[in-house]
Amino acid sequence: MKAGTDDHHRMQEQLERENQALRRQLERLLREARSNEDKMRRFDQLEHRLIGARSIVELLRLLLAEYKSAFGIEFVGLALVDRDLETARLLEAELREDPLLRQGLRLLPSAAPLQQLFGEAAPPRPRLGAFDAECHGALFEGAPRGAIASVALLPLARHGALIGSLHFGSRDAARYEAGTGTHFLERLGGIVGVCLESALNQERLKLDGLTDGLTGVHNRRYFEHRCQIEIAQARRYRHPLACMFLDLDGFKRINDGHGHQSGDEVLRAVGQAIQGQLRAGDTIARYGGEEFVVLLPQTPAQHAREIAERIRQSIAARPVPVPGAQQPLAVTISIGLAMLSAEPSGREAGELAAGLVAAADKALYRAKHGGRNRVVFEE
Ligand SMILES: Nc1nc2c(ncn2[C@@H]2O[C@H](COP(=O)(O)OP(=O)(O)OP(=O)(O)O)[C@@H](O)[C@H]2O)c(=O)[nH]1
Repeated sequence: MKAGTDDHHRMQEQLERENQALRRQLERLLREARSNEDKMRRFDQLEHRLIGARSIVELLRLLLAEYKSAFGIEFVGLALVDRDLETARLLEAELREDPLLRQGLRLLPSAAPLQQLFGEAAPPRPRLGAFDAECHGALFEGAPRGAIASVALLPLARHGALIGSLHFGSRDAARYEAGTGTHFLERLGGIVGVCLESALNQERLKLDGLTDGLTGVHNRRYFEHRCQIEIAQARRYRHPLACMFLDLDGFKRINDGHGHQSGDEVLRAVGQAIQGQLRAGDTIARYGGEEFVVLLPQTPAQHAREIAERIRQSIAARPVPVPGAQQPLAVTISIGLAMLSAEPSGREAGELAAGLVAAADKALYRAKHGGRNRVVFEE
């Protein structure tokens, strides 16, 4: 009888232990389900914001900053294939001014480095595993040495071709282990690829509306927008800002003597020649007819004068070949130069922009009246 009671007790204890283990397992599964549900909810929210991003810059910021905080990832980087430097041009100002983009975004001249990362598999699959300084170091610029233990690399592809890759780095070696499920990451890669392509297309369309069809430099509308931004920056950081107004000399004679097509050829050549003397952060635009305008941020008066003189000389030294003319045509240009006043003023950027252009235009008028082919500085 005693033996039967003992057996019964043992069985009860055994069942109790199994029950506790099952309860712990159930609780763990519930926690995991809740955490997955929570992760899915945050992912859904971010996905909606990615799809709703109104510009490429907003999209890049979402990827490089918000993704990080929403999912507690320490390091995020993005590489984009930019064969003809078009993206570099679209994002020129942002790459210069926004440290987040400068550090987190790499533009690649070809897809070759990505093919090395992802191999030949079609479609390319995400790569998860331990951080390898030799392969992955360049993907996480700015990450302190030894900070990253594991990485997830997501290929971004459109129509079967690699257009970029998104990189996540974690201090936790177990976060991205080779062989773990990548369903979630593959879905993210698909969405990001589509969003990036569409945002870049939008940006191209916008730029088309801001580019002068004849010369390929920006148009007046872009200049007016850019001028206000540069003025606000110059005033905030107390940087000097120079503005140049440039006008071809005797252009009517070229048109009348050699035809409108030759005139167009000259305008194109002059636009290129001016552009050739500028830095990446400078702005050149065709203001109208045979007038160009240039903004030189962070450029003191003496340096601006040297640049203007260099432009004038380079145009005078390089006659332009035009169809039908036996000799290339000698062309000269007059330049008016003005600086944004360093004095504090209560005026708005729009008003200051109009004043700056008017001052450069006044200097140009004096250059024309002084005999043309010269630079005049509006003091
Ligand atoms: N080919 C061509 N000519 C243009 C274009 N836009 C304006 N023009 C011409 O540019 C000429 C400008 O002439 P003016 O304003 O008299 O100036 P200019 O002959 O350059 O003389 P100065 O500026 O005083 O040295 C006009 O003949 C316009 O028809 C264009 O897009 N293409």
